[in-house]
Amino acid sequence: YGFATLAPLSSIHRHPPNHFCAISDSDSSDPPPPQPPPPPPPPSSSRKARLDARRAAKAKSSSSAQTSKQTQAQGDGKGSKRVKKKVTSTSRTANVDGIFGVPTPIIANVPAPESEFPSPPSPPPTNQPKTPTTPSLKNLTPSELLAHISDPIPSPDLSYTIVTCLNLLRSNNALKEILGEKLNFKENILKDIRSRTHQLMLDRESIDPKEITPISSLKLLKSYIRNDHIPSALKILNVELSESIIERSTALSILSQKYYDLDSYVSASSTVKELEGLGPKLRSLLDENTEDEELRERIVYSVDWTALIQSSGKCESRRRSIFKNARENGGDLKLAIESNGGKQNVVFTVLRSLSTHPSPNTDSIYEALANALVRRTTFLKGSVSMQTLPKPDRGEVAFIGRSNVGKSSLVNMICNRKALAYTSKRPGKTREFNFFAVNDKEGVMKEVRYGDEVRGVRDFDCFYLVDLPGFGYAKVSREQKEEWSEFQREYFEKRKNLRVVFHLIDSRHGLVSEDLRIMRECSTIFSTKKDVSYVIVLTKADKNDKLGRGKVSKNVMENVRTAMRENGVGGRPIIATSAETKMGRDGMWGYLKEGFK
Ligand SMILES: Nc1nc2c(ncn2[C@@H]2O[C@H](COP(=O)(O)OP(=O)(O)OP(=O)(O)O)[C@@H](O)[C@H]2O)c(=O)[nH]1
Ligand SMILES: [Mg+2]
Repeated sequence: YGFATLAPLSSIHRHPPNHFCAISDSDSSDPPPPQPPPPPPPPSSSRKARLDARRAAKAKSSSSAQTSKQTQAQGDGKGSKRVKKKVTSTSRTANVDGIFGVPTPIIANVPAPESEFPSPPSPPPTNQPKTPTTPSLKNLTPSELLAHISDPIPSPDLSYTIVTCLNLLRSNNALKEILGEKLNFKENILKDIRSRTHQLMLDRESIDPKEITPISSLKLLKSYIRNDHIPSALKILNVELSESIIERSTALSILSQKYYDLDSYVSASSTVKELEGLGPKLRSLLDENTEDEELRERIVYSVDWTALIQSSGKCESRRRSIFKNARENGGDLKLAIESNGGKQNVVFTVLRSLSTHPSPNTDSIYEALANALVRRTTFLKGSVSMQTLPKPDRGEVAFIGRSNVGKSSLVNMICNRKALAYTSKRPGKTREFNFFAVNDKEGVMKEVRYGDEVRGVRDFDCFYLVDLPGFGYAKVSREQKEEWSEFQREYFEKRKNLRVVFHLIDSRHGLVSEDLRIMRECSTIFSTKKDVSYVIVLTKADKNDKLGRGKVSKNVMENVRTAMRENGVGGRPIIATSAETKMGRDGMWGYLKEGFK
């Protein structure tokens, strides 16, 4: 997929969602937690009063966004200060009321069917008399209410009607509360809705599947999942959505999210793996339909990756706290690990799937990934010889390349940090093998000091990122260059825990002679070290914008591919990246995860 990365979906970056996205967006996240209706605005028509009311409502909605903390950077033991940064992430609210269980109270007018299209913006206030609107549910008698849900919109395959009924059932508490007093609300109305829903579900089974569109199947499936009616959702997935890859991808992603929310690791992992299998098919569909803009958007936005990554990330943190409890309270850690999905970070399953899919590559996906995968990053030490390397007690990922090619910037990009590794316009900034510890255990950072050996700090998904000094920098003495070059060769040959080597090449210029030397060296050394992935990374792709966003020129590509073939690394992957636009981050993470082995 390195090549696929070379042709990013630049034209669809941050597109406003079309109506398909609207379905996906609105439904893949659960409804917001119940809020009491906002107090009516004061009877003032002044502009200030309206503004204040609007501001208050906005502040209220933004306060529900959960803030998660990014980890801190640490000093390098020489007194230097590193930047602290907070990263915020929004979180979904798990909603686990069953269809026939205790529902979450929602709002009074839930029974109105969910619109397929985003609602138009409300018109500016005018002094004209208001046109009469549909009576709110409050004003309906129970029998009118039942009639209202019988078939409120034309829905020949009954999907939308069932969705409406399910929504009603979810909100039964609210209905009881709101309608009860005013309308002499009777318990049996809910019983009627329940039995009507059952009947509709049975009736729907006898409808010819050809009459049912994938979109309405998906709509109903989402509703079933939201209402914890997983067997019915699976039936739709397997019977009605077996052929349509786009809707099946959406369905699988929503189902996986649900499984992660419920901590069903095994089921989540199998649905996400199936999703991974659909990725190449979606890519081919995309390639075959380059002109059809609407279809392209449907494909690219078929999965809400941010939500899926966040669900898997939360599931991973819950797993971790189980392990932590077992470890600290003398429980059976091995058993806890085995019965809770194993050692592998569950977010990686999602990452693998993401790497095969044509995704919109937005900042929110990247931020969710970095938040879920990088809990902490610490600058550990700078080494100048084999003797001063940290203990090889975890996997290691190295960044090599010409001076100023962007190594330190990429280290920062994949950790979602601005100044973890120091960067500079002037070549020759990095002068040592700088080790960054990713995901060391909490609290350990305070203890780690320059050169310290801290025992027992490893976590299952910890690893080292190593930012190497760049080669080809003219101002370094010949002796120093030879020393680095010798150290680098020895490091590649002898470092037991080395798992990935990213060889960075400037995408504007292609290879320089030093690159060829390193490539040959890597080819010789890594041909016998099968557990090391050697990956070519074409950096600064944003600087080729005149070719098209994120593109690399044919000449450079040809030059790189020929050199790779001639130097025995022809089959190795190529990823185009930009630390500026964050392009290629999922591709890089696809290999970074090797560092965890
Ligand atoms: N436009 C753009 N600039 C970049 C990108 N990556 C790095 N740079 C800039 O290139 C310069 C060098 O980046 P560094 O990350 O310090 O390069 P390095 O390979 O670590 O350099 P040495 O430490 O000297 O070997 C800095 O000014 C960065 O801001 C990129 O993807 N796009
Ligand atoms: Mg550097």
